[in-house]
Amino acid sequence: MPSTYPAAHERHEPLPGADSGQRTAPLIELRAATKRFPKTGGGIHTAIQNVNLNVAPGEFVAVVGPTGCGKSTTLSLISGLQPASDGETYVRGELVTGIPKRVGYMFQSDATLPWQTVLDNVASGPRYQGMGRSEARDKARVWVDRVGLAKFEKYYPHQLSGGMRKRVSLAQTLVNEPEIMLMDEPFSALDVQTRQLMQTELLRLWSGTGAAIVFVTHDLEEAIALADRVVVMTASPATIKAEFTVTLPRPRDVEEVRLTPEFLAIYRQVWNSLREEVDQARAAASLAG
Ligand SMILES: Nc1ncnc2c1ncn2[C@@H]1O[C@H](COP(=O)(O)OP(=O)(O)OP(=O)(O)O)[C@@H](O)[C@H]1O
Repeated sequence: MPSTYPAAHERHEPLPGADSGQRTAPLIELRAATKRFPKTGGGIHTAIQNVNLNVAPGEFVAVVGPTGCGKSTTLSLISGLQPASDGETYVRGELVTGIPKRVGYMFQSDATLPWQTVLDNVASGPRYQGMGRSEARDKARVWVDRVGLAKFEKYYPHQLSGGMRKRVSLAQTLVNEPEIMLMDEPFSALDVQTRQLMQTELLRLWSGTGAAIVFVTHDLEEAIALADRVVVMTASPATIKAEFTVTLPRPRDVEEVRLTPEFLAIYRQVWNSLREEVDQARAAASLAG
């Protein structure tokens, strides 16, 4: 079935610069990006090597790969938090030399301030950008409402469930109207049901924004359910092994879509590619251990 079903299209070659398959100019572009770190005991560790990746405006790209291969490092180059050792990162066609404008982040851990209410946590981004308190709160209230927390705006983070705190994090990110959202396993600490709920919420909220998302996850089901394209990274040092376009229709119900034959067909294709890398990473880890 995977070889005949047209739901995913694979590209094995890394993208050399501009991607002819994309109609618009890339919003994000990694060109032959390599990142090396000094090892604690001496020597150099190459985390990612010769990574070529384009992300179009409004595109949802999921990045999967074996544990510790270099997924977060890839995000950190796009965010400008770290420079590439070789190669370049471009955002909106400009070389990234610091943190680019209109980039939002969401990580596994919450970024809420425990001493502030839900509303003030969400208002903190606009406040930081210089907006007056009242205007920032009005703007925050719109997003608190959109993420379904209108009745909880005066609550403090410790009074909320894990899923509700994730909603606050989403509102905190979206209130800044990002053009790019970098998400590093944002839902991995949640139980399965809450995670699926948050995936649905993310798709619903993202659909109106036009933002591009780069979403790192260990969870292949999550990657396929959410993304327009799934990028598979190799075992360390990571480079891009394959890319799969996910043609499942939108809007998607993430709980329902997983049960469809189309989903299963894509899953098999991507997993066939990923499995070799996971096996290789496991073998390397057992040798090292
Ligand atoms: N600042 C750093 N200094 C030294 N080594 C680092 C640094 N950041 C990452 N590394 C190393 O680079 C490699 C890739 O790390 P990275 O966090 O990007 O992988 P990952 O794929 O996101 O991991 P995981 O699957 O566990 O989330 C790892 O071996 C890690 O130890």
